Amino acid sequence: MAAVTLRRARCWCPSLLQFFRLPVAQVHLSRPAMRASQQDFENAMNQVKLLKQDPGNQVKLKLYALYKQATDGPCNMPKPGVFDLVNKAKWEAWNSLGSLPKETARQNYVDLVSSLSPSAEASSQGKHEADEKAQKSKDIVVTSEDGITKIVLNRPTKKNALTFEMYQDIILALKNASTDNSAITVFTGTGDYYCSGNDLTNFTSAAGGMEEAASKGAVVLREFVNSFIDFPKPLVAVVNGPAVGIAVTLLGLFDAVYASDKATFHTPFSHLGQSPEACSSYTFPKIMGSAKATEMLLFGKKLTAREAWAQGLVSEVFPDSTFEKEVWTRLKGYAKLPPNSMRISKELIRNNEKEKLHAVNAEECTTLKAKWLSEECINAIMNFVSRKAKL
Ligand SMILES: CCCCC/C=C/CC(=O)SCCNC(=O)CCNC(=O)[C@H](O)C(C)(C)COP(=O)(O)OP(=O)(O)OC[C@H]1O[C@@H](n2cnc3c(N)ncnc32)[C@H](O)[C@@H]1OP(=O)(O)O
Repeated sequence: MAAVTLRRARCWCPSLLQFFRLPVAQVHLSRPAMRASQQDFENAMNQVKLLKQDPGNQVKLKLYALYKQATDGPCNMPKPGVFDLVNKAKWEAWNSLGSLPKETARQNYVDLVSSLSPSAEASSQGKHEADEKAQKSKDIVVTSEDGITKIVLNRPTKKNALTFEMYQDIILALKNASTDNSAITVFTGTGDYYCSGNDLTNFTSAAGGMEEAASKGAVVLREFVNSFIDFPKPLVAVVNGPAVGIAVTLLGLFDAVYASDKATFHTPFSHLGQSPEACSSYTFPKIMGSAKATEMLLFGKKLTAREAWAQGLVSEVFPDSTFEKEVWTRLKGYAKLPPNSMRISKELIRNNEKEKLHAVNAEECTTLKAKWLSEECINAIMNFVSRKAKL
């Protein structure tokens, strides 16, 4: 439990202070924070005082809400009256965070402050470098425009297969997107493929051999999938072409999936001596029923876009010739909807099964770690690498 002592800031960043009269917290935790340390949090609070530019009311509201959630927990104050505009806006921002855990709110606060000014990042230099890396990564391109943060898989010569580095970059990109100014976040791919799944050379090219790659893979995969389970904003997949393996299973954790009619959906886990991941052992039977999920996850049946739509995995299919235009026009419209309302609705839906999803993810990663070291899997990967087999 956190013991919290509050005192009023005396005189810093007048505009922020006047707007919110933000309290400066001296928080003493008796157990370590999950992600951002207490020191990171305190440094971030100090950095807010040093901001040279007013970040605007929306950001200030977000800072206030995250601060209150991180220190006091979920909003339990009575809603201010309709004419008390400032306090009502603050209450609504705090209340919109629902039951977000204190540790997550603290992390989001630190991330948000980090994003506000370069000088604000001195406290978590390592994290700052990592964020910069995510932005600069050539295989993952992140842009933000029209209320949409776009995460593009950009390795077309390898059909956008996911390297270890790309998994890490996506984790960071999602972390940043969760607190940026965008309303929705979208994944898509460059070139003819959406994504050919895990890069099969991840396991063969690891310096420490298969054993080390399997251990590392299980840790990275668990964190990667967790970042999808916990992502707070609407998450949309724009599936521009074929999707394979983890690029398909992850779709069960997206809020909407739009597909070109050229897209296909293929999960050849048995062919590869592997087992399902990204919570698909739970989400797929729930979405399409166990008989259809079995055909995909056990027998590796490849679905066309229309079949995937009929099974409920895809929200809508578009002709390839008009796909990009139609989908982006629609998404720009959605991005103008009130963002807090969308977040709360997502939270209501996701909270019903978040715990279950985390448990399924943990179990799937443990199972996969063992499968990656099995003869079946090693043979399948070697066959692909030595060009003896493709899907
Ligand atoms: C942190 C770890 C988490 C692990 C999570 C586990 C996830 C499980 C999965 O995702 S299982 C799915 C794995 N994916 C595959 O098995 C796909 C393998 N690829 C293929 O079968 C084919 O390449 C293809 C059907 C996707 C496309 O065939 P096509 O003939 O159109 O094109 P090429 O084969 O010539 O591909 C072009 C180059 O891209 C390389 N490549 C494609 N996919 C992958 C991949 N998944 N891993 C590594 N490399 C891939 C391919 O080798 C070609 O490279 P080259 O030009 O250098 O030869």
